[in-house]
Amino acid sequence: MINQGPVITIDGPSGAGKGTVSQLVAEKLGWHLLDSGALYRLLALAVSHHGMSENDVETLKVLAEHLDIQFQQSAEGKVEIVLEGEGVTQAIRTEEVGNAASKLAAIPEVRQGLLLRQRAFAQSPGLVADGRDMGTVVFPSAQIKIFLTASAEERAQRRLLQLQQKGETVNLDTLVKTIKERDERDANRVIAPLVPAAGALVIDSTDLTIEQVVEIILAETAKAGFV
Ligand SMILES: Nc1ncnc2c1ncn2[C@@H]1O[C@H](COP(=O)(O)OP(=O)(O)O)[C@@H](O)[C@H]1O
Ligand SMILES: Nc1ccn([C@@H]2O[C@H](COP(=O)(O)OP(=O)(O)O)[C@@H](O)[C@H]2O)c(=O)n1
Repeated sequence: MINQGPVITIDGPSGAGKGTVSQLVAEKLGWHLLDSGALYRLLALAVSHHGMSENDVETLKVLAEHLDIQFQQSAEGKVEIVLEGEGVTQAIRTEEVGNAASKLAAIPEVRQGLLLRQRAFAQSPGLVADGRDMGTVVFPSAQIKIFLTASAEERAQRRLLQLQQKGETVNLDTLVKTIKERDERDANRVIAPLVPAAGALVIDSTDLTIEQVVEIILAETAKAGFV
């Protein structure tokens, strides 16, 4: 890794606010953004499109390494995600795809297959990397490491609102259950389990606004001398 600039890692469980906060921090700093969860979601969608078996781990690894993905900047400044020529920005955001992604993410060969692709995002002037293992595995030498969390109930409530805004019908109890299941799977898997990286600043956002979380991270960045 040469000349890749500083990296801020933001790890944590589903619904903690990582995606929202990472995007805002990256915008404020003018840095690149890596939504690593999107890569796992894209892989899950491709596996489903191709009718592939989750047991064929070597083929999954090859697919992870070579998956045809593009993050295209639209005229309005939004990012359009294209998988094998098809726009899938919305399609990868369903709970179904998230759960399938979380299952694939427990397979070591899959994680290995995505590793170098993720590291390639670290480019000047800097990177904000959002995920589960950004500070522990993918960017262990990151200058600033954040572990963003919130209670399962608060995260389910946020997810409920988010899905309702997209017109999806969901039930809060089901969401709390699936969020807890996903937490359990992410935290207990053998490879790259979801744990705070050594030295990470833990932020519990249960009672914080999005703006407050962004301010805390920007203050850390300033303290580290990057702005
Ligand atoms: N601190 C917060 N307070 C209230 N809502 C939040 C907060 N952080 C994020 N949200 C909302 O919660 C939802 C889930 O956030 P998201 O960034 O997708 O989480 P993650 O990437 O960790 O899964 C979004 O609708 C977002 O606007
Ligand atoms: N760096 C990462 C990112 C995501 N993942 C997995 O991919 C799934 C989907 O990630 P995501 O960040 O889009 O999920 P949400 O937090 O938005 O629910 C997670 O449940 C994790 O199992 C991972 O294992 N490692």
